[in-house]
Amino acid sequence: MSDDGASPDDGSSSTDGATPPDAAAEFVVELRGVTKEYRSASETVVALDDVDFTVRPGEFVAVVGPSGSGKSTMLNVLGLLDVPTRGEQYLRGRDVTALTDEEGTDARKRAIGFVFQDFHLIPTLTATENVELPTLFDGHVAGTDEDPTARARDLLSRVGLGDRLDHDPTQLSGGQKQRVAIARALVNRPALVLADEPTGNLDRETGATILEEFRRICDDGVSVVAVTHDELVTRFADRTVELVDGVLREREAGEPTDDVGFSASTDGGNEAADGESDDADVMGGESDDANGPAESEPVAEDER
Ligand SMILES: Nc1ncnc2c1ncn2[C@@H]1O[C@H](COP(=O)(O)OP(=O)(O)OP(=O)(O)O)[C@@H](O)[C@H]1O
Repeated sequence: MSDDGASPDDGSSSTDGATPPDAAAEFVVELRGVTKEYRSASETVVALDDVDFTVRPGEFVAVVGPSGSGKSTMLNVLGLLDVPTRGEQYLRGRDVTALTDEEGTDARKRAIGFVFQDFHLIPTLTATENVELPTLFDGHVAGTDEDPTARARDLLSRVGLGDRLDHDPTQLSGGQKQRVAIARALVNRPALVLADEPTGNLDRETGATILEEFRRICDDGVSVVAVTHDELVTRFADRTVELVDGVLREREAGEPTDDVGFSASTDGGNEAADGESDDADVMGGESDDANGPAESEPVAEDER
């Protein structure tokens, strides 16, 4: 694992009284018997039902399931944006089940990055400024005294955008915007990247290049959990779990995929190849075909 890819710190040095994290924790995240209910006057919806879930360092896990099965709820719980009704939750060995809002925000900032379907870039900021955004409040990379601008530029170069540092998002293709979003997710050196339909607005080939980027992130020891309707994501993931009515189960290798709400294709974008080739070591490590999709279709040249 390179020094640059990940040096996760989830606030272990904080004196907030929470259980201290174990630096050698077996799991980046762990849900134990997590149930999430949404209660209103007329009904109670069980969005997550006694879910056990673990992710190891450097693992890429796809979460699939029909609409309304609890995928977004699970991502929100994993991202410390929502709290379980019952059960326990650990982040790098630290019990984060009952953090205060402030503690949760701090832990999230230090340990978790987010990637969204529609990129969530600020159109009036350059690519570099967008990547720096999560550091703005503190003025430095979380848990370090590292200069955010230097870190942002380095990350953008690593995802193949070294020649787009000062471009606005409007000057970037969909795939390039998602690369900026990935760089932004990594700026605070997270242990975990949570992705919500990361290929949802991209055509298949561009989506594949983004998934290759996730694989490189994982090669550097960062874990990725991607919620998706896109069957392609499961081909790049180390394993796939499936939610049905809030109940989670592991999908066996080779299991049919046509009953879990997959979209037929991800044809939303209109990416054009610009002829640049993929970097072999974008995230500071060697590209590792052994970790790539065992059965994926040929991936066209990167659209960058
Ligand atoms: N804030 C809320 N209040 C009440 N019910 C909610 C709330 N958020 C989600 N739900 C319900 O919880 C269940 C799970 O929703 P969730 O959004 O997690 O599913 P999903 O698998 O992400 O769906 P989709 O694929 O359509 O985005 C659904 O029945 C939904 O209606």
